[in-house]
Amino acid sequence: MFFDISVPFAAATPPWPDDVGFSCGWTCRREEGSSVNLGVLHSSAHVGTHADAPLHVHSSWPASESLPASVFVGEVQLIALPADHDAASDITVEVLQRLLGAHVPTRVIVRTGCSVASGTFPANWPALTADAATWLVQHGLTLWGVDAPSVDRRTSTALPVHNAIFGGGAFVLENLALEVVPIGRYELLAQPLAVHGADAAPVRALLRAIREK
Ligand SMILES: N[C@@H](CC(=O)c1ccccc1NC=O)C(=O)O
Repeated sequence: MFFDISVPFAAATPPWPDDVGFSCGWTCRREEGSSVNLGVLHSSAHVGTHADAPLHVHSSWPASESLPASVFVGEVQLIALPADHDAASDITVEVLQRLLGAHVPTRVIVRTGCSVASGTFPANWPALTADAATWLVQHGLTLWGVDAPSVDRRTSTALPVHNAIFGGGAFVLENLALEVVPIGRYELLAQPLAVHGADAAPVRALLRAIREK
C-alpha cells in the first residue's frame, strides 16, 4: 500500500506569494486544426512538492540536475510535531530528540500541519534552528522533508537551514502532503525530475509501509 504524499504541480496549488504559479499553455489545439494538443509548462520550480537544489541559496552551488537519485529512495521516518507546537516555535535539538529518540535516521520527514496541501499558503510554520539542522547532518541525516513550503521560516532571507543542510551534503523535500499519513517508518519512493539548470525540481513522492518482521 502506498501513500501519495505529493502536492500536485498544478494551477490550483498556491505558489509562494509573488512567485510564479503553475500554468499550462497551448502551442496548438486539436479544435484549431492541429493533429495534437501540445502543452507548454510555465511555473516556478517551487510549486507543489519539490526538491530545492543547492543553487537555490548560492549561485556557485550545484543546480537541479545534480540532485542525487539515491537520496530520495529508501527508509524514512515520518514524525509529527505535537498538536500544541506553535507555528512560531522552533524545531530545536531537544524537540528532535523527543521525537526521534537517541538515533538520527538517514531520512526524516516532519509534519508541521502548516502546508499548501490545505489549499492555502500558510501564514507561518515551524522550522529547524540552524543548530538543529547542523546537528542532524552531523549525525548522518541525508534528507529532511517537510509539509511546509520551506525548511526555513517564511520571513527568513538568510535561509540558515537550507545553508546548513546543503553545506553538510544533505538535501530537502518541501510541500509534502502528510495530513492522512500515520507517523512511523516507511520506504520513500521519490524522485526529482531530471531538470537541468534550475534551482529546484518537481517531485512525485510516495511512502510505502515497511512490513516489520
Ligand atoms: N523568505 C524569502 C523568500 C523565500 O524564501 C522563497 C521565495 C520563493 C520561493 C521559495 C522561497 N524559499 C524557500 O525555499 C524572502 O522573504 O525573501
